Amino acid sequence: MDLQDKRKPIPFISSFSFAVSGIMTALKTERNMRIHFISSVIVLVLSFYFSITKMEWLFILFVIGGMFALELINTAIERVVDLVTVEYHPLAKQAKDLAAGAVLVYAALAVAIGIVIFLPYALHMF
Ligand SMILES: Nc1ncnc2c1ncn2[C@@H]1O[C@H](COP(=O)(O)OP(=O)(O)OP(=O)(O)O)[C@@H](O)[C@H]1O
Repeated sequence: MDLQDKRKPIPFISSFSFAVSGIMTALKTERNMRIHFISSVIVLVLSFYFSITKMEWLFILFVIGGMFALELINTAIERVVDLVTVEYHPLAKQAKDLAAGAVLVYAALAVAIGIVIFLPYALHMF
């Protein structure tokens, strides 16, 4: 693709398929994405099982979507860093560790929200 081609607007359906292809690539190549996927299925099953409220659904969907989006960005940063250098570089380390830190912060938030929502339902069973 030359510079002239890059100036042409990409049809909506093509950019959509590029985005879906990115998600599929991450699911195939990233172990963490598969862990998020399995965790999300478990959380969705629990949400239906406990018949959580509309407000709780909003939090759950927001957390699941956010987790996937953040992991995709983390993966993109890892790819760009690997593209720039395969050699050890302190900035490459910082870039990857910072992106991983962002995922960790959001994952901790997701766990906290999961506990706040599901613990009362679980305790109610006993
Ligand atoms: N080029 C590099 N220079 C310096 N440190 C690096 C470099 N590449 C990776 N690292 C270090 O190794 C760690 C693991 O990098 P790697 O590319 O294997 O990511 P990863 O463990 O596969 O991440 P994830 O599990 O999220 O996919 C990074 O967080 C970083 O600390």
